[in-house]
Amino acid sequence: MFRIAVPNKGSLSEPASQMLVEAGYRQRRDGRELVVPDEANDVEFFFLRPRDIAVYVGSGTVDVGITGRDLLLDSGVAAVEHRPLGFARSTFRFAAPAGEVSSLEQVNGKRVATSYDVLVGRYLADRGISAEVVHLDGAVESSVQLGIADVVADVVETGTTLRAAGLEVFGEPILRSEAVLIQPAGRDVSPALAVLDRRLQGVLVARRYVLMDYDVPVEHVEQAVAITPGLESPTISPLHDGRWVAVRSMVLRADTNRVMDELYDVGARAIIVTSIHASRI
Ligand SMILES: Nc1ncnc2c1ncn2[C@@H]1O[C@H](COP(=O)(O)OP(=O)(O)OP(=O)(O)O)[C@@H](O)[C@H]1O
Ligand SMILES: O=P(O)(O)OC[C@H]1O[C@H](OP(=O)(O)OP(=O)(O)O)[C@H](O)[C@@H]1O
Ligand SMILES: [Mg+2]
Repeated sequence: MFRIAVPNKGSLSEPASQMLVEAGYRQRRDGRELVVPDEANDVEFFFLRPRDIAVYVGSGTVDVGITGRDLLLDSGVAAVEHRPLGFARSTFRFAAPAGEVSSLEQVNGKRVATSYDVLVGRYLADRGISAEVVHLDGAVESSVQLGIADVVADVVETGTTLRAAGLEVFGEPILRSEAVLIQPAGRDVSPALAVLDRRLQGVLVARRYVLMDYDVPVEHVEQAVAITPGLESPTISPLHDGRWVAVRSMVLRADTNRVMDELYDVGARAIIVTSIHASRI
């Protein structure tokens, strides 16, 4: 059976399982289940620590996994990103007490606390910066105040945790991360992975797009279609009143109201928006 590793804890866990449920898979009912067979779909889910998922996938004992790009890169194993999944977005950044450090060069000779030693060590080495990397398991932001580091390198989403610790980011982001689907390096895309991937893509599209239906006078259809070009090409159906046509098109969810206003302005009426429950593109 095709083996899929899913994060069992942390920021990635719930959205990953949610996405798999939307893609039609069985997920665990209680947080202590370690393995969930999904016979109907011929797959088996292994709930593992997000940091370990790259290790399992890299060794080839599980076929694919969901983890963070930052965790994949930090693992240094022979696994590769197959597809970004659009959740658990974060940046990975250096930070120091407000006003104390403003450029990467100033990290030279300092102590850098992080949970991502490989990632940070490589980043510094590639830029010719020599610093002592101090490994911590988490709550890295407290390390400066507690005197074991001068600088931190950590995951930043809203920046709330950094601010609470009196720290400020400096330098370019080391990395932009999000949840990713990974597979062993050098392995072909199996038919089973292709199915999983299409299903996950289907969820992403259903989340990103809505269906928009509207009626528009024939003489304005070209203007309207230019506003809603759709993914391939919108569907146009004749109406009983031959002076009008009905148009159906996919529109980015985030653009919904702007697009409706623009359509109204070119003469479209009866504009209706529907959520997409599932899709296969
Ligand atoms: N606040 C956050 N927003 C978005 N992504 C985050 C956030 N915190 C961690 N991540 C992402 O989650 C993954 C880290 O997994 P990890 O197991 O450390 O989860 P966690 O959310 O930090 O949970 P915990 O530290 O409680 O185990 C990384 O890919 C990281 O980028
Ligand atoms: O920018 P923010 O929105 O504040 O989010 C970033 C924080 O979230 C994560 O911490 P987590 O709660 O996982 O604790 P940890 O440091 O123990 O992993 C991450 O390690 C940062 O500390
Ligand atoms: Mg954490």
